[in-house]
Amino acid sequence: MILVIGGAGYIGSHAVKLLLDQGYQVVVFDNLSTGHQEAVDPRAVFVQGELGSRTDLDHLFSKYPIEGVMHFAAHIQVGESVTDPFKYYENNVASTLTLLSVMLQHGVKKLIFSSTAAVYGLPEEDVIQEELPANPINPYGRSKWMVEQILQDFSYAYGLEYVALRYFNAAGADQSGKIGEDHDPETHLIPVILQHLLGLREKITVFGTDYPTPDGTCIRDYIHVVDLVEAHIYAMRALLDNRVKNEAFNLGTGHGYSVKEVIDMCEKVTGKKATVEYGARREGDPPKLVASSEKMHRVLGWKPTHNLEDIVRTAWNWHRNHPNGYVDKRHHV
Ligand SMILES: O=c1ccn([C@@H]2O[C@H](COP(=O)(O)OP(=O)(O)O[C@H]3O[C@H](CO)[C@H](O)[C@H](O)[C@H]3O)[C@@H](O)[C@H]2O)c(=O)[nH]1
Repeated sequence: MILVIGGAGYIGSHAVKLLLDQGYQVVVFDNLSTGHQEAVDPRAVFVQGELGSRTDLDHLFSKYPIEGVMHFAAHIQVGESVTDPFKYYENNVASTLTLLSVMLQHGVKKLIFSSTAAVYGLPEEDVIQEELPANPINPYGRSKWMVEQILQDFSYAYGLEYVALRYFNAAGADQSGKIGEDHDPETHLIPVILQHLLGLREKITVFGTDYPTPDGTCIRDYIHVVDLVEAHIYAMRALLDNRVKNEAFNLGTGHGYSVKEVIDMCEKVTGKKATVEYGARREGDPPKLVASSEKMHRVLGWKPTHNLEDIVRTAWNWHRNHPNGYVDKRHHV
């Protein structure tokens, strides 16, 4: 059985569905602080509890025959991490320590950890490889890098076997249209554009037009959430078969798109015209973040199969049917 921590969240809920589709048994553990119970596939066992609670975790690991853990639960807002770092270190680092301790106590040693491109800070490289030294520039990125270092130390000292997956920009939705992105507040580019095109926001603001990129706006590597969670399953299978351990991999596509190009794609897919305001830079945004996913391909055989158009198409399918996210049960078409 696979334990998915944070399985009611955006990426976790997609992982749960794919694991179940591929025949794994799944138990989801989530405190529903930002996740949604409706996002959890009914075929999974759902346990509500706190990651920082040794009692909750002890109960979970005693009750279910857990072979491997996927850990998606984290706070993810860079700006908030700067103003409230305690929240980030407490949840992303301290609670993860409790998890590791309880896992080891129960003899569970296989972990897939959700890390981030934010561990690289402000890289100048055109395409980022895993060997690039980590240099996070905010508490969010530091919290993820701290955990990666803890994992290295725990693998050496206690035999923990982990894979850390450094996500670039996860986007899109499952093609069923039943699960998708629903953050409060929503700050991510693609959902923000689509909410505007649905009439839920007056306009969109492009953060910065004077970056050293061809059109002056930031370039990111958008990876379809289904490709992303598929990579987790490749990694978990390899961990369980003892083909890999104690490695970090980038998860991206190797292709970058500027903010303007993403807006163009959203207009093309939806057939609607956006009202765009060109604003100031957002603090801490690197001009360009594009992953080399060559290592993930070479070591585990994974390759993304969806492009930006697929990402926007599936995200649009989700948003127009759930304009207010999971709270909206009206199902517009
Ligand atoms: O309204 C908006 C929203 C975003 N952007 C731009 O669009 C790009 C993508 O922004 P997102 O907020 O969607 O994504 P980020 O690259 O900033 O964030 C990603 O990396 C972060 C760490 O660096 C966190 O991990 C975060 O959850 C993850 O989506 C950036 O250049 C941003 O400046 C805009 O111009 N306008």
